[in-house]
Amino acid sequence: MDDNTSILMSFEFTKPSPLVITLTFVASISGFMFGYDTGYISSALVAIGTDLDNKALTYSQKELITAATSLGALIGALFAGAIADLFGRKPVILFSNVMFIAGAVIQCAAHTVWTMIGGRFVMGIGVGFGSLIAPLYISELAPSRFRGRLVIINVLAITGGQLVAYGIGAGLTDVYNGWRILVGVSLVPTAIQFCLVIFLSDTPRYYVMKGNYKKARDVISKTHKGATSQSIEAKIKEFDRLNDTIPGGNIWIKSWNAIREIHLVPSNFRALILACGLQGIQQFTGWNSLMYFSGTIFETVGFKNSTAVSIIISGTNFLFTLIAFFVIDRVGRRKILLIGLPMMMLSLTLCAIAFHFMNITFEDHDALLNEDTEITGWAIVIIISMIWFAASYAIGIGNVPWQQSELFSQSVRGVGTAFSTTVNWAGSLTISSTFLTMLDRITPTGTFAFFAGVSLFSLVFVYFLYPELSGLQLGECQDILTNGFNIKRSKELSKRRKQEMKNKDHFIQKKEKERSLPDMISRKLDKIELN
Ligand SMILES: O[C@H]1[C@H](O)[C@@H](O)[C@H](O)[C@@H](O)[C@H]1O
Repeated sequence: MDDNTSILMSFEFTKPSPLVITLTFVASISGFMFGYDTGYISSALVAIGTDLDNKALTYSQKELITAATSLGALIGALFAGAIADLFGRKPVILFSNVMFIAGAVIQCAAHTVWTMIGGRFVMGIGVGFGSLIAPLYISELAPSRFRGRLVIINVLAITGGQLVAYGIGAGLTDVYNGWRILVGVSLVPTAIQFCLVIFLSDTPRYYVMKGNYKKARDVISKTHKGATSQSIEAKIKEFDRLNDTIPGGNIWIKSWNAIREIHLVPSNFRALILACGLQGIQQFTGWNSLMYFSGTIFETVGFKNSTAVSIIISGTNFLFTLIAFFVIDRVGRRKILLIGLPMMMLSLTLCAIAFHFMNITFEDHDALLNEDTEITGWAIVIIISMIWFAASYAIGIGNVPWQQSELFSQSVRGVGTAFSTTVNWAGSLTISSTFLTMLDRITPTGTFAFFAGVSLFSLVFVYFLYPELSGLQLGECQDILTNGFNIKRSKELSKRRKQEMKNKDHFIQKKEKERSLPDMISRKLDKIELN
């Protein structure tokens, strides 16, 4: 290890300062909004009744109301990256708040279906901006050793938001205009985030990008408590080295050049394949069909209290994201994916088999019908395999794709994450709007077998292409992709970095013990003297 790497290592070794933790939590409110806004819709659709246009919602209106947010998010995510590079990460968070607030107000006041769809779309733009910016902001601030975990705090906020939305939705089912309250509640976290973000700083990487070194130094010294001035300077130099900014006189030329660069520079293109591939896998393995339609499925297989079962499913998602939080940096991203994906495949296969033995049909291509009147053993198998699916999804593919920022070099990070986040929303939109049709056309067994097949394909993709990036500095992550996917080299480097961290840990603990020993002895001596 050369001197510079060793200085940078010591810099990355610093524990997240209270400021980094605060910034992470504030940014994660975007994750909470993402989860809450995608989560409340399943109960709101039931509770709306005849409140819009004085008529019950038709099946396709329900689909449009659900899909409007994903569509807005897809469009928002597409532009958020370029805007983040031009104007900063902080203004993007503030803009997403404005969209959340506008969208929620329009929905609360809606009396027609199209106003509701409009409100959902505006809110979706906020969700798209928030879903891109929160993980990017956090990963740019985090010391590499804790990057994985700090980014997962945002995913925890997403899954927590979904759980809270299910919970509040269940509580408000019978309340008059309860769905308006359900939407209105989302104004509270948004307003809190807006007020807090105004006072917070942008990321040092962004400041360096804009040539504002003084501000960058200032933020680093606060986010990396205990870092020496030498290591801060080394870090700024490193940011500068990675900061081969995209040429171009205006936003359009710059964005075009960034798009060219991400496709033409091999390491950037590999990063793009990985980031988009993982986001696609996350969506096309079918989790969100459960998020949006679990109530319908559980009702069909015979559970009277389907909302409670849905809460168990999203609770499992939250719980296993929490477990991922503890293991992602230690066990590594690649390993947890290689554990999670085969588990998903097995649970989906079991689900497909169980559906095969149930008498489920489609009535007029519009509603699922179960010819069994009692809850059968197969219904229990379905619920168990869905809980198992939720757990194996949440531990790996539910969160790893959100580590996407680490794959891209600084100059194309905004555009790269915009592409991959857009893939995420395109996948979510496709799955949520085709799931019921799939159940109808290829049967529930065919649908879940299809998702099992996608999981198998995903396993092959991850095994051959996804390197281990835990413990590596952001710059090293991009170096790994320079001349191939370098799985073997990444595993060795990750192992080495973790060992170095461990050694440093032991060294510091030893030093602390040595320092505290004389203190302890003198305290004991004082006591003896006093006695
Ligand atoms: O990481 C999140 C999380 O897994 C959510 O539960 C899911 O609904 C989202 O689509 C995904 O991006």
